Amino acid sequence: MQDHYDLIAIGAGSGGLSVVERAARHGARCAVVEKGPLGGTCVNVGCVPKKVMWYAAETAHRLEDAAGYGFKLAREGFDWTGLVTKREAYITDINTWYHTYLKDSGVDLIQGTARFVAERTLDVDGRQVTADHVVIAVGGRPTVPDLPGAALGITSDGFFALQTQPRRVAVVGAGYIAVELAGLLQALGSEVSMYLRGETLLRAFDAMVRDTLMEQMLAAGVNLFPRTQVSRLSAHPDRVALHCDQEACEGMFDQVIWAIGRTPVTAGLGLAMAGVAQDEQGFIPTDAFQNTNVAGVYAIGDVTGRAALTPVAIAAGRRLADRLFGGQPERHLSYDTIPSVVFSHPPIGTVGLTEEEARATHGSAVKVYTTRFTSMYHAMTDHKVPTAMKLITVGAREKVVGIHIIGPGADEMLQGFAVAMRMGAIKQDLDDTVALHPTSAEELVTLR
Ligand SMILES: Cc1cc2nc3c(=O)[nH]c(=O)nc-3n(C[C@H](O)[C@H](O)[C@H](O)COP(=O)(O)OP(=O)(O)OC[C@H]3O[C@@H](n4cnc5c(N)ncnc54)[C@H](O)[C@@H]3O)c2cc1C
Ligand SMILES: NC(=O)c1ccc[n+]([C@@H]2O[C@H](COP(=O)([O-])OP(=O)(O)OC[C@H]3O[C@@H](n4cnc5c(N)ncnc54)[C@H](O)[C@@H]3O)[C@@H](O)[C@H]2O)c1
Repeated sequence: MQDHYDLIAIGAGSGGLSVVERAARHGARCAVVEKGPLGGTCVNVGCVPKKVMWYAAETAHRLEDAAGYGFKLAREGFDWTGLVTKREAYITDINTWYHTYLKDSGVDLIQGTARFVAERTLDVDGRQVTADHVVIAVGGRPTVPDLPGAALGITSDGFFALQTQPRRVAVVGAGYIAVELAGLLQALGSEVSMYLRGETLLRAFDAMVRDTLMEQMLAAGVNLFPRTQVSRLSAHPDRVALHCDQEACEGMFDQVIWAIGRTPVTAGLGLAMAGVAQDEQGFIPTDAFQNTNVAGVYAIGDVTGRAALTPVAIAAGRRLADRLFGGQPERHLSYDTIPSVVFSHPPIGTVGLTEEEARATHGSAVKVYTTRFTSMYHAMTDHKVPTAMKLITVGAREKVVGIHIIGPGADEMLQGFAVAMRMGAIKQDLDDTVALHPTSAEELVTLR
């Protein structure tokens, strides 16, 4: 292996892998440094294992619904340990695949922990490597609060390490991870309590989505404790006690999960040696082209503190490689209009402005279309799950600036609508599109 490269990425997660693969495809000599398994957060302790557990939870719902379709099935015998074993084998296969992928792409994998010793010089466990371009793609780790007994709790990383199903669980937080883990645990039969600092789940989402989700989580049996500040955890035999600012919300749990955000993994990276600036939370600010304040040093993905999503890290990495080696000097990722899905029960798909944001920016030019219905699937089932949709338009042409969906299938429904919105769709374009019947998605092209 050589010691000087055209480009080195630090971190073989979603961002790092995408930038080296694309740069290598453009003919650049690349290496990626990784201290853990290939694939980073998404593959190992994020999207992938989470989605497997979400599918298990959806299967549990299907088993409950089966009677409505004439099947006599008992919902019993869920084998958490067996599922976790299969899930981890699947992840190991992905890790192995990535090794082949790097090899086939002609990218060198340097296993170890990187730290800057100068601007574009890295030390990896005693070996020095240099590059014309260094991309920082080190991601984040779950935040643990500075509270007495906090170490008695686990994070999403600890959740994915659980070999047996916890019976009583407290989830602290109200964001993506809190909602997803609480929802799937409840669906799989655990008894879940959620501790929210504020009034609502998913604070940044459209109110229609937030309210419908809260209502559905309550209906599923999740105990919600809004406006609650957890003060400490204490150990009891085989249990953890959660204490908070009001006696009424205290409880004993098998597991307490901290889901209160993520912290960039920049400690020990030697950023000061390279002169790379960080903000007060440790994130690395970049300009629109992923440049840091140091020439030839870039940052992509979660470490930049913007839209912490796998496809965002991938898109930023690929565009950066196209810019540096693909002869496309203006290519960069626009962080506007990024769609996202929350794998709650039911799932959420959202893109663009919330109604609140649209009204704040565009005032009376905003026109909003909403619908709420129960999908045909639930006509046959005892357990009913609502679907709610909102389309937000602006101006006389009714340009679509926001789409929000919560309900079965929302996760798979949104992608195509996000393409339309990115292309500048107006309400008339949706109206002129022939519906697919009978589906839930057709409601979005028949809104009145
Ligand atoms: C529970 C959970 C569920 C999620 N679900 C989704 C989802 O459904 N959809 C979605 O789009 N996003 C999801 N995300 C977010 C997604 O995982 C991240 O946005 C994505 O992984 C960010 O990629 P990245 O390349 O910036 O960082 P990471 O994937 O975190 O990769 C960083 C890599 O850098 C390595 N590293 C760090 N420091 C060093 C060093 N000094 N030397 C060498 N290597 C180093 C780390 O080991 C890691 O492998 C989820 C996240 C979590 C935690
Ligand atoms: N489906 C997906 O695409 C998906 C899934 C999981 C994670 N992610 C990404 O990962 C990121 C991190 O997820 P996350 O859920 O950890 O963060 P988040 O920013 O979505 O939510 C953090 C939550 O913790 C709360 N909080 C913060 N400090 C707190 C405290 N001291 N006490 C109580 N509550 C506190 C916040 O109010 C917020 O509700 C997300 O922002 C998202 O970009 C995406």
